[in-house]
Amino acid sequence: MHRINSVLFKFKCAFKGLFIAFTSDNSFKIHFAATISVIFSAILLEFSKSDWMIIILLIGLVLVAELFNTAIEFLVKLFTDDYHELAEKILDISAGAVLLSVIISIIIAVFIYLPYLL
Ligand SMILES: Nc1ncnc2c1ncn2[C@@H]1O[C@H](COP(=O)(O)OP(=O)(O)OP(=O)(O)O)[C@@H](O)[C@H]1O
Repeated sequence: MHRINSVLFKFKCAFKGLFIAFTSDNSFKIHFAATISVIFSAILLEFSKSDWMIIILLIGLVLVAELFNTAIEFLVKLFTDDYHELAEKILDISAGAVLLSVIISIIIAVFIYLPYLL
């Protein structure tokens, strides 16, 4: 029973983490809105099974990158609110990771969407 409770507690914490990211981070909200639009367009265009799988992987890639970025932003804020050269590097690299995931996703999405639109 204690074990089940501890597993349930961990799930609760993880879902709370998703909620915190959604409510406190504007970029996460933007990526979430983009995710909804992609899912709707995929339904409308009747994506094949393999295209759905790739799109879901790309959505996961961007959202997971954004979640880590949000966690790193909180971590930096925990240590300092003042300007710090290292904090800048950490935040810029973290933001760069999100940007890279978005660029990769857009490039692959273009290849997936084009045949449905032409
Ligand atoms: N303490 C700091 N020291 C140095 N530079 C900082 C610091 N805090 C923020 N920055 C700079 O400001 C940029 C934006 O950081 P910030 O954490 O405010 O992200 P944000 O644009 O608010 O992102 P989000 O919208 O995801 O919350 C960083 O990439 C970094 O260059």
